[in-house]
Amino acid sequence: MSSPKDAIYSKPAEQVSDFRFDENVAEVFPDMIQRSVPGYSTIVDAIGQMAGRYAEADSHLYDLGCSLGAVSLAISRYVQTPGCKIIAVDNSPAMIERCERHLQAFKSPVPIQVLCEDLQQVPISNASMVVMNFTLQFIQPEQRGAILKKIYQGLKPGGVLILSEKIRHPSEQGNTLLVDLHHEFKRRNGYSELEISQKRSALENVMLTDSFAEHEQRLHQAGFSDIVLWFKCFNFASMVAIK
Ligand SMILES: C[S@@+](CC[C@H](N)C(=O)[O-])C[C@H]1O[C@@H](n2cnc3c(N)ncnc32)[C@H](O)[C@@H]1O
Ligand SMILES: O=C(O)C(=O)C[C@]1(C(=O)O)C=C[C@@H](O)C=C1
Repeated sequence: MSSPKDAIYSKPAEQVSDFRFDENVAEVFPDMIQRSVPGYSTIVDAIGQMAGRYAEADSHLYDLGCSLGAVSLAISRYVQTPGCKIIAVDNSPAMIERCERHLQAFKSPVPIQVLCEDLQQVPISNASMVVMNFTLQFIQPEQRGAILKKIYQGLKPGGVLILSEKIRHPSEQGNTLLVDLHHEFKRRNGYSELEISQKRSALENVMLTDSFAEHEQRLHQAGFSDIVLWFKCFNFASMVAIK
């Protein structure tokens, strides 16, 4: 997916407002996420590969917080199991409108149902895989446990949740190292100091990160038996939680 360049935070703002997945963000989103999340393409492609491995016949695969549908498309590239259906959910109308256009253009061999809804309202059933690729971090911390429990209950035995998140390292010095490495990654991708600091302020109240240990504990509490950290670069991680 090519997209216009993200310049949302390039001009000084008197007051930086909270980050929202609105029209402006949706318009530049492929460029923004590619230049902001280390390993994004690798993660998305590997999720597709894992879908090929875990998809069971006649089951559902969920892409919760699908944005423009990158994960759904990766899944559709790898799944050849008969009777599978992908259910892609996002509560941002700007994202969903573009997601539907993208998916129509790519003509997925696996049926994809696109829902503009709060993922907390969407029932999860008969699932062999559920993906939350950088989505849980935007949900209020006190609501995260209930979402994971609902996902666990909707998964088939042996089914998996793939959870990718920006994470916080528990010690201050360690966290500062990871944040600095991430900011250098952004600089090398063409973001200015102003863009980096304004985006950081915009995310401050809306993206509340947990440590890996907190994720692991919450996933165990939801019922998952095995949590595999399969990707980590700086303060970005992706886990597979197996039922
Ligand atoms: C960082 S983006 C996800 C990126 C996407 N999964 C990908 O791999 O390209 C987070 C998405 O989660 C969506 N989101 C946040 N809270 C949500 C909720 N409660 N229900 C549904 N979608 C939500 C946002 O609208 C946004 O599109
Ligand atoms: O931490 C940052 O600076 C980010 O830009 C991260 C992040 C994310 O992890 O989702 C935040 C918002 C955008 O959706 C793209 C990337």
